[in-house]
Amino acid sequence: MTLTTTDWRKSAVYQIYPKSFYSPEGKATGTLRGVTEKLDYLASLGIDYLWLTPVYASPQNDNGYDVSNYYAIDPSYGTMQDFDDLLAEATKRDLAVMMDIVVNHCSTEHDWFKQGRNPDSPYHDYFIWQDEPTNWQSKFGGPAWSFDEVAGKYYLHLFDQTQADLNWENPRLREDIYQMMQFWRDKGVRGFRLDVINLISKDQSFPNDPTGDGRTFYTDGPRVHDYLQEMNQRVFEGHDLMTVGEMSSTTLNHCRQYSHVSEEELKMTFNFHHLKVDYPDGQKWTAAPFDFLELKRIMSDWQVGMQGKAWNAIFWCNHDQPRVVSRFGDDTIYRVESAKMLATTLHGLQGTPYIYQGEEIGMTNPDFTNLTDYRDVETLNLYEEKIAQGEAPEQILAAIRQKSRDNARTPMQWDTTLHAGFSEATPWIDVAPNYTDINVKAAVANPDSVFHHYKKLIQLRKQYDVLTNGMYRLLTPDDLSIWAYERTTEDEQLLVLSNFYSSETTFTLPETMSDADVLIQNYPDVAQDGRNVTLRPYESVMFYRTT
Ligand SMILES: O=P(O)(O)OC[C@H]1O[C@H](O[C@H]2O[C@H](CO)[C@@H](O)[C@H](O)[C@H]2O)[C@H](O)[C@@H](O)[C@@H]1O
Repeated sequence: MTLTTTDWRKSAVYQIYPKSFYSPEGKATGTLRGVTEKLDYLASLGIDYLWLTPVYASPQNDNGYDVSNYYAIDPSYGTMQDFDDLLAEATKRDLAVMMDIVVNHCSTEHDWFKQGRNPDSPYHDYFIWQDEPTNWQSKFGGPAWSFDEVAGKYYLHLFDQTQADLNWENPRLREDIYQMMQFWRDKGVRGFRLDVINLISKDQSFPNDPTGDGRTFYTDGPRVHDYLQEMNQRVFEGHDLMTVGEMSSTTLNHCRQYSHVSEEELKMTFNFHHLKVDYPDGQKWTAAPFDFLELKRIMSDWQVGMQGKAWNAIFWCNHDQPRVVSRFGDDTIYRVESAKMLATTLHGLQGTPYIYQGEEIGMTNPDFTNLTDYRDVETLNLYEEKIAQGEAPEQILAAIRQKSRDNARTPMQWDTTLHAGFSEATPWIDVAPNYTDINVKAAVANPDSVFHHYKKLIQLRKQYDVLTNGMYRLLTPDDLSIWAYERTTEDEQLLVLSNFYSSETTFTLPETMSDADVLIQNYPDVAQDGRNVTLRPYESVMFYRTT
């Protein structure tokens, strides 16, 4: 039996980056068969949905976020039969599969673009052309417009120049996209993650941006809600589908509408504001510690701002972000404690938790030392751009080591064998050297591991209604090391206490919680004296009582 629509708010999603997951065939990149072979492991974690990052045919300039055929599986991942087998095997284990839908742009290798370069082709209007470029900047560096010799015009690409933005103003394009989504839905896919979907509607006057990189003219743009409502009616309505939009540089107000409880657009949204607390002055490519007070403030604002109105996708990690234990925890002596603390803090919040492959065993950044270790188009473009601007290579590398998307893309660490059990072949990107200590085999065998902590958190969400419905309140906005919050319903009360640092600190429990039960903790006991709790390095405790 698969989950019913009434259950989705209690579910957990696991994100798979197939290229780095597993290759039983001994290839340099992971495959769909690799995912199928690991389904029992995923089911044992207790998750409900598997989100696969793009596996469609693609030249792989942006690891599949540059789709050249939405109806075909990229041969590096296998065949459509492999995909169908994965769906069938997942369903047997009560796991639903979510596809990544990348329709802000497509590859310049897509037939639409190849034909659309000809101004007389009906596909010309599937893209965004200008005789003169604006000053908008690509999110991967350099100008957002490139000249096409055949068309004799500039086309827009908010990402790499091989990722041409699609023209959503064109109803024929929209119809083609909805049909493609219906194809996957009718195959048995149970959800969609929509890549940078809040960028699809551009200000049609295409103005220059006097103060920025152009994003104000295409982020949460003029017709984006109309398009999502149309998509909902054409693809989602009447079907049991999980839908989540990736919202780049968005606002709370827009997300309240995208994922409003009336479900006219999507079920939930990802936003990234909490993952920019280590971008000093908004600059991603500067190595810097994170701002803890900002982290609490931003996540709390989104908890309070969405509750009762809309729904958050909650997450620390994905394929674009550094590993959270290296980022907001301690990936050396307190790796296990801090990985569990971060998990408890996140899983106590309202929303749907997303777990990115390897997070559940506390995988860390690999700490690569050379530029040649990196593969990501954003990282490599950035390096060239900064060098051209005269920045010192060591300084750029320090930022890359902390921030590169490749931190999340090293192969999944399955066991202590060659290449961490990922494949017999040399992987497309190096394995993190700590795989002999940090791997699935060891984590599953140890009842105190990060893996078993995640498993318990996933179970608690299904068991305690307060985790789904409880109202959120931040108790320690100004505390420099503790994030304490409560969640309450009419008859339940939950208190989550987390120490984000390695120094001991104390917290005085509210009177009502002094004899509360402990649902989950990351030390063998709770150091409690009356209402005073001593929180050891990276300690986290979840208290619970009925009222
Ligand atoms: O940081 P934001 O402006 O809030 O944007 C969020 C993420 O957007 C982009 O990610 C997604 O689209 C890319 C192009 O398809 C793709 O390369 C990426 O893998 C997708 O997840 C951006 O690339 C990310 O860095 C941002 O975090």
